[in-house]
Formats: sequence, structure tokens, C-alpha cells
Amino acid sequence: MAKLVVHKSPPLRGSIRISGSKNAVLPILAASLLAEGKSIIGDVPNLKDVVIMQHLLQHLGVTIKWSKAKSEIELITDHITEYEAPYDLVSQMRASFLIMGPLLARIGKAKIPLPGGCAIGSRPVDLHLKGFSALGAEITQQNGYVEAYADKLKGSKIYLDFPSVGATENIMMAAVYAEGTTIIENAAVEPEIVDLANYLNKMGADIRGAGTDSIKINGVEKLTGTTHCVIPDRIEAGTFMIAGAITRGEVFLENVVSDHLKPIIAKLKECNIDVSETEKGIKVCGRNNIKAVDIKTLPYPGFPTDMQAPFMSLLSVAEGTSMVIETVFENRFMHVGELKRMGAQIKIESRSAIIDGVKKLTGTQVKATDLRAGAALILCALVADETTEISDIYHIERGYSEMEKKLAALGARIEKIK
Ligand SMILES: CC(=O)N[C@H]1[C@@H](OP(=O)(O)OP(=O)(O)OC[C@H]2O[C@@H](n3ccc(=O)[nH]c3=O)[C@H](O)[C@@H]2O)O[C@H](CO)[C@@H](O)[C@@H]1O
Ligand SMILES: C=C(OP(=O)(O)O)C(=O)O
Repeated sequence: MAKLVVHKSPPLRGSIRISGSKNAVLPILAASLLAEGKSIIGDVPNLKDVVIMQHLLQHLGVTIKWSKAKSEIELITDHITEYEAPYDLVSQMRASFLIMGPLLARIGKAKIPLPGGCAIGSRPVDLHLKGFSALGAEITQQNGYVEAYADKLKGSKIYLDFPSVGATENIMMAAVYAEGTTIIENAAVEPEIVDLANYLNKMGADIRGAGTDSIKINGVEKLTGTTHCVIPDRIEAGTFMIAGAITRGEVFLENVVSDHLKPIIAKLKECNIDVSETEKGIKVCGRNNIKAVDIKTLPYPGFPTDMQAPFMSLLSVAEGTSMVIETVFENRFMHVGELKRMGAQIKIESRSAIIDGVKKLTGTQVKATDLRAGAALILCALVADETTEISDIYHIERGYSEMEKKLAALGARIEKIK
């Protein structure tokens, strides 16, 4: 099994280009199922999750050409030949469930394994299913599979109990061909929802209000493939900002949308990190005294849960005591045990973590328990004395494109070994 070996590194310096967003490209690839013709998606990140989505779409009859050199995927979606998704693919990636809305809308049926929980929580799909039912789909669950059927979906008013990102995306996609108007209330407002709506509208959908908590979808007759470029990954950007800050380096990020990074930039500034925004990107300069801050994760535009673990790495070496409250997922502190093995002083009380900043971390063998936990370990390893060996790095490769190469280009002493 591959591992990352990380040595204490000098302050990181230089520029890097942030890749296209994982959480935008996955629903966009699923949405391609809705259209006839050809779509070309640009700035596709080279991620394991994109490979899984590629295999899933191919299984359903989509012809795909992925030019990694051009970061571009071409999809021909004229014929959808299958409506059942294989367990071995869905079980590897929860975002696979996002094919249900498009399949239901395009061919009126879908059979998909329940994605199940993962290291960060139980992650049910009840809100997705309630939305499909409200649109008139017949939903059954048997032997771990969800089946959905509908002759013709009908527009409806749907209130989400929680602004779930995935449920908003899945329902929005299901509703594009529904008869009449669908309104999703208490919808998620993440930038990735807006990117998906932009792609759908370019294909001929009539969606208004994406990016607000009330999204209106007027059903249309036909969608046709189009060209679309994915937004930059705000979580990858935040992770590299912390890499610059924690090593007291100077890192310039290209291909970022400052607006999407507001909650992260605000907290970095509160920590005494110098962040400056220019037209071309964002510069981060780390200083010696990193200050402790409190953080509470929330749906956008609050502080993103996906940045909670990486930010905790910075707080582990800050001056003073910080408190991190995780409100989005019920079990997203799996990284804490591993950070403690490196010398971090962290106590967990229910959904809060109390972090007493330390002067020194020490490298050892640690395990990436999930994607962002893995990123958090890399960040600590960059400043830890001695060497850190990180195993189970397939989690990291799900969502970061060639992270070790990008960090090494900034001067990090990191290598991947088989
Ligand atoms: C591929 C993708 O885009 N993943 C992101 C997406 O995940 P995902 O779309 O799974 O996250 P949700 O916004 O749906 O989940 C938020 C909370 O709602 C709960 N919930 C969700 C759906 C449902 O039917 N019932 C229910 O109870 C979840 O268990 C969780 O506690 O948004 C999360 C929250 O910003 C991010 O951490 C993930 O990186
Ligand atoms: C939780 C995450 O992703 P996913 O929803 O794909 O598991 C993440 O990106 O941190």
C-alpha cells in the first residue's frame, strides 16, 4: 500500500494553481446524464472520485473520453442503457447517489444501493428520497437498494429540513423535466450548487435562484449537451493556504474565487496570518505567532466542515486555546486521535474539540481515516520534528489532485512511496 513520507519542511514558497472543484465536478458529471448529445467539461481535477464517477457513467451507457493533459472530459449521453448502479462503485463514493435524480428524470427509473455511512457520520439520504416522492416518484427500499420509478414527475414545493448539498442537487436535477414548477425551500446555497445550476441552464434547463435558499425549477422538454468549466476547489485552496501559514511561508494561489473563501480567509486573518487578495489570486504569508481562534462549522456561507480538520492542524500549533464545534456531521473528529499521536493537545467533548496549542509536534506513523483527516496529517507533518509516515492515502487521493507534487513544488519535503 502506498504511503506518504513527510519530513520537517522549510517555509513553503511559490505559486500553485488550484484545481477544479471535486464537489462541483461530481454532480456536474452526474447531470450530463440528463442531456442528449455531447458535453465537454473543463478543469476536471485528476481525482479517484472522478474515476469512480467515470466508471459509473460508463456502466450506464455513457461514452467518455478523459484527456488528463487537457483536464477535460467529453461525455456522449445519447443512449442511457442501464438504470441500476453497481454496489462496488457506489460503496466507494457517496456522491454516486447523485445519479438517481438524473436517471429518474431522463428514463423514469433508477436502482441504486444505499450509500451507507462513512468515517464522518451516518449520512442518510432521506431528504433526497422525500424530494423525489414529493415530485411523484414511487420509492421502495429492499436488500440495501433504493428503487425509484416515475412515468412523469410533477413539479412540487419541497421544504428541506436541513440545507443538504446533495439533496438540493439531486432534487434540482430530478425536477428539470418535471411538469410545471418545482420550488426547493431551505435549499443549500454552496457555490457548487450554483455551478451545477449554471451547467444545467446552459443545457437548456430553467433554474432560478441557485445560490439562495429558494430555488425555482420550471420543467422543460429537452436538454442538450454543452461546454462548461468547473469552478476552482475552495477546499483545496483553503488547505494550501494553511500549508503556507503553518510553515510560516509565502504561498500564492492562482485560480481561486476569493468570495467562496470568505469564511476561511476571515479565520486565517483572526489567527494573525497575512492574507492578501489580488485580481490574479490570493497570497498567504505565515507569521511566527499564530493565534488561537474558535470555529463553528456551518452550511455555506459559514465555515466549511471540510476545512475543519485541516484548520485544526493550524490551531494545534497556535498560541493559546481554541475551540472547534462541528455542527454538520456527527462524527467528524476521527483525525484527533492521529493528531494527538503527533503531540497535539486536543480534548473532545461531544461535538466540540478543545485544542491547547503546542510548540512542537513530532512525526510518527499515522493513518488517514478520511480525506480531510489525511490532509490535516500532511499539514502537521510539514512542521513536525522527525519524519511522519502517513498510510491509507487513498482517502487523500479521492479529493486532492497530486497533493504531494504540488507541495513538493513549493519546497515541502514529501514523497510518495509504494
Ligand atoms: C460530494 C459533495 O459535494 N460532498 C460534500 C457534500 O456532502 P453531502 O451532500 O453528503 O452533505 P449534506 O449537505 O447532504 O449533509 C449535511 C448533513 O445533512 C445530513 N443529511 C443529508 C442528506 C439527507 O438526506 N439527510 C441528512 O440527514 C447529513 O448526514 C449531514 O449531517 O456537502 C457536505 C457539507 O458541506 C460536504 O462536507 C461534502 O464534502
Ligand atoms: C466529505 C467530503 O466528501 P464526500 O461527500 O465526497 O465524502 C469532503 O470532500 O470532505
